[in-house]
Amino acid sequence: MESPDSATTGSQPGGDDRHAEVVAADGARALVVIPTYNEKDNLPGIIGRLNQALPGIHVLVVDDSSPDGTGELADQLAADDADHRLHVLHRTAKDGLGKAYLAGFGWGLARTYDVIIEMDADGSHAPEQLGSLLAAINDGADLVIGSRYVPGGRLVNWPKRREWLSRGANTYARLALGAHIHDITAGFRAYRREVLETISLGTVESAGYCFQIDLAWRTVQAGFDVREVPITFTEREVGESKMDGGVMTEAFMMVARWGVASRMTRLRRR
Ligand SMILES: Nc1nc2c(ncn2[C@@H]2O[C@H](COP(=O)(O)OP(=O)(O)O[C@H]3O[C@H](CO)[C@@H](O)[C@H](O)[C@@H]3O)[C@@H](O)[C@H]2O)c(=O)[nH]1
Repeated sequence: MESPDSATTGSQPGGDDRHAEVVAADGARALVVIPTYNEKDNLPGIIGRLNQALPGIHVLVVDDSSPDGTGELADQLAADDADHRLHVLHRTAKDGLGKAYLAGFGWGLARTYDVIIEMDADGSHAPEQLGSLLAAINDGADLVIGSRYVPGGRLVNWPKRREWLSRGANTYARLALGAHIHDITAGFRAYRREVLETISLGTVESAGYCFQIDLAWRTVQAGFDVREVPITFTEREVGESKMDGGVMTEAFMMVARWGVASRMTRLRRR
């Protein structure tokens, strides 16, 4: 089965049945996109937990030719999946988190999924908490962000240095853009299909983690309903983060650019 049952009537985002259930309780009609680079030791666990938590959900692993064999392992897991709900997209080289997600979104939008989800492979995002993101989608939200920085959100074992970097990046983005999102860099989120069809993915330039800010900002500017639900973010136990200096520089420069552009637009409108 390449895509979910298209006979099921999902809600039409923006339409009259806006509050009708989009995603079934078992996750059917939703696609989780998981970008991977050297996540061989994490992948089977995260797929198993997803299947346990949401037995109807589809998953797309987007692997950038990981040298540790993650891509081949994903192929094996997909071949073993009797329900054909696990899919794999191979890219030829490591090209950043943002580019991997764009490829995954393109794959999902070419099929009939109503909701497309972002999730890390390393266990930082708990599949068991995905239900609360999907509940907010069913409640009418267009983009739901699993947030570490709203009441109820938690960080477990994240190094203090990473926490302050992340909090600093969020404060900087909030001040520069004026977007009222507490965790705009978060990578655990659920998009209604209509959002991704609307926000001009073809013009996205951000390649690294700044991609998260970019897409949330585009979604806010397009007037969609963006909500945050608290999550517990747990530091990976296996493997390494791919965060580096280039990722931070890209985010700093791009957010400054978007902030100036948005202020200019507001001034011109006055
Ligand atoms: N295909 C592909 N996947 C990648 C690449 N870079 C990272 N990934 C994958 O993207 C996920 C997140 O990467 P990590 O390196 O584990 O992220 P982190 O440092 O823990 O960062 C977390 O915090 C960021 C800042 O808040 C978040 O933006 C990010 O999503 C994540 O939650 C992992 O599944 C990792 O394998 C890449 O170039 N290509």
